[in-house]
Amino acid sequence: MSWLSDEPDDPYEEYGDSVRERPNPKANRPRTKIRPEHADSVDGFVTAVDRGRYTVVVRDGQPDEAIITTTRARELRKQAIVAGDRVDVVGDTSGDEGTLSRIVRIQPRTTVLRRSADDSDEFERVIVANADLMLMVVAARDPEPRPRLVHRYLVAAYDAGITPILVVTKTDLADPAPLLAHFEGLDIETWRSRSDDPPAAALRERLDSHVTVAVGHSGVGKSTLVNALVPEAGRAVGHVNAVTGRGRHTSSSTQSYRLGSGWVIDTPGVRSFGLGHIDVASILKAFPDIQAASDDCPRGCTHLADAPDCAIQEAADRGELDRTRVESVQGLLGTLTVEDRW
Ligand SMILES: Nc1nc2c(ncn2[C@@H]2O[C@H](COP(=O)(O)OP(=O)(O)OP(=O)(O)O)[C@@H](O)[C@H]2O)c(=O)[nH]1
Ligand SMILES: [Zn+2]
Repeated sequence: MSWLSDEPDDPYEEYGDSVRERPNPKANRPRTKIRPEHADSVDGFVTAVDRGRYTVVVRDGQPDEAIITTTRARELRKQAIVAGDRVDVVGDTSGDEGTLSRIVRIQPRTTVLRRSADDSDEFERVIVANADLMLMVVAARDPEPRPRLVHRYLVAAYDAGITPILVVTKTDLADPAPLLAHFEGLDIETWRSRSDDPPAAALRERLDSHVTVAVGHSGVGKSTLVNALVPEAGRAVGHVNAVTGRGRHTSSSTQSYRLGSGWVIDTPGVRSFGLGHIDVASILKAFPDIQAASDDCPRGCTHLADAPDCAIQEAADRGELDRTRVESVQGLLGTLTVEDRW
């Protein structure tokens, strides 16, 4: 799990979100414990997490804006607080040295990007909250592109209701066309980038006012791209080993950077992106026409290319669904059943 250096400070933290989703037998009973009201709390945005300390921007954009380090209230100890969370903070939020403040509430999340440690792991970990865009960074070469890893990002994005954007970097080293061919039919917005001429201005405009989570395997040039987008980010740029083409893990913790009126949240290089918590239905949801066709599938149909009597496949055979698109979705679904190692 080296891709995420922010190990939870509480053994239950990483399970907090799955616990929340289990049926709660007490749900309809009145709460016995009254929580403090915290009427004096201020709204904040979590930019980084480090061993039980949360960096929070309060009064965002106002003259008395401050970046403060907070702890969390005891009652939140079983919940994961992640970059992108909007939180209520109490205490001295001036940001002056020696001041203390704590998070007393996590505001409802619009999206939750999750991963599990591997595909057989049902426990999931929240990576980022409230992102509405996912910047999937892949190198045209060096390291060699891994289309299946992109499929996994896509599955996680669709599951979370986050719009994926593909950025192919290092286009000075190789033609990105063969990589892009893997995603034909999925209607994914695609950008090309090279570090000597990155599409920084246009991409900044695209991401402005959004909360964007950037993901990518180590060494693909994600830090280089983030630095081009947000020059003050100062992300450490690593080296790709000439022999293996693998990057060293140089960016080791999740950080958020202001981009216009939005945020870019940079996660460390991904080694694994387990999807054990995702099911077929949540992927199909992202493809309404294909989902509609699946209504006629046999019960328990995997919708893979070799699935008997799959109605999706039959509709594609009749020309009612775009074949390339169906093949791409079959590829996505296949990532749920194939164990991959990176
Ligand atoms: N030729 C070329 N090299 C690039 C490009 N973008 C990044 N690089 C190089 O690729 C190497 C890795 O870049 P990083 O930006 O550190 O990659 P990263 O994805 O952030 O990697 P981690 O920090 O390990 O997660 C560095 O040596 C960069 O100079 C590009 O567009 N073209
Ligand atoms: Zn089917």
